[in-house]
Amino acid sequence: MKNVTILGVPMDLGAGKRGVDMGPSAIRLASLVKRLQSMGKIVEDRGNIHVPVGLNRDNEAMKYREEVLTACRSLAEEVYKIYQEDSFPLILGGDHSIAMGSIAGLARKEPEMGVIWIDAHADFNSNTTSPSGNIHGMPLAVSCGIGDPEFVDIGTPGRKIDPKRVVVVGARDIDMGEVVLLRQHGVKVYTMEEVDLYGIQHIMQEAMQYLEKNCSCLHVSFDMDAIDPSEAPGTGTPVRGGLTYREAHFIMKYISTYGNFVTSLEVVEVNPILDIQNKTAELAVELIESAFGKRIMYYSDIDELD
Ligand SMILES: NC(=[NH2+])NCCC[C@H](N)C(=O)O
Ligand SMILES: [Mn+2]
Ligand SMILES: [Mn+2]
Repeated sequence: MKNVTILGVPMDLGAGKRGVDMGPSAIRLASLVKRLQSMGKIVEDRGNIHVPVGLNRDNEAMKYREEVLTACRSLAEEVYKIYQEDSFPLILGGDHSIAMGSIAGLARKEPEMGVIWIDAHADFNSNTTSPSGNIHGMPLAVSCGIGDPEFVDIGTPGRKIDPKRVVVVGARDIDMGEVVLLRQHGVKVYTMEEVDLYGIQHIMQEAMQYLEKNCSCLHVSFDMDAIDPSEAPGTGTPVRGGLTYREAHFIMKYISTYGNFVTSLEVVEVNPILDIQNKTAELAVELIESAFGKRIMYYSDIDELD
C-alpha cells in the first residue's frame, strides 16, 4: 500500500516512568515523514491523539485507569477511520498500553487479524496478576479478552484477537502470572533463548508462516525495548540480552516481504528523557523504513515503484 497515515499517541500513563509521552515528537524529529516520502510513500501526518493529563493514580492495580481508558478509546476510533480510508495506519507511541486502542480499532474491521508482538516483555498481565499496576504490562492480554472488562470492551464489546493468532518475539522478562496465562491461552512465544538456538531467520520464517496460515491480515506491534539496551537506551523498562541491531532490522525486512498481508504498524516505548541524542528514536525510524521494505540497492528516483 502506498498511502500511510501517521498518528501519534503522546501517552506515558501506562508506564512506570514518565517521559515516553514525548516519543511521537522524537520520532518525528528523526525525519520520519521525509524518509517515508523518499521511499515513494504518500504520507499524511494526522498529528496526535488527545491524551488526558494524569491526575488520578488512586487505582493501584491499574494506575491512571480512567485516563488510559479514555485515550485508548479515542485511538480506537481514529485508527478505525484510517483503516476505512484504505490507508496504512502507522501509530507512534507512547507507552505500550496504546496497543489496546490500536488493536481495538483494527479488529473492528478485521476480526480475524493476527498480531506479531516484538518485545522484551509479553505484556500479558491482567489487572490481578500485574506486579506493578502499570497498564503497559497488560495490553496484549486485554486485546485477547483477559482483564478489566471495560478495557476488553474498548471500541466494540468483547475480545479483539484470538490468542492463537498472536506471536511474541524477543521476550526475556515474563512474570509468573503471565507465563500461566500465555500457556493457558496458547500464545506462541519465541523468547531470546529460541533466538539464540535457532537464529532469527528460522524464527521469523516459522512465525510468519503460522500467522499467514491462521490470520486474515497482520498488525505489527514493535516495542523498542525488544532491542538490546546498548542500541536502544531510550526505553523505560530495559532488559539486557535483547535483539541486535541487525536482528531487529531483519525482523522488519522479513515482515515487509509479506506485502499487503501486513496492514498496520505501531512503534512504542521511545522515551526521549532516557535516550542518548535521540538514538532510539532514530533507530525507530530506520526500523519503520525496513518494515516498509527499504532496500540498500534501491532509490525511488531511479527505480520503478511497486
Ligand atoms: N510495555 C512494557 N515495556 N511493559 C513492561 C512490563 C513490565 C512488567 N511485566 C509489568 O507488568 O509491569
Ligand atoms: Mn511492551
Ligand atoms: Mn517491553
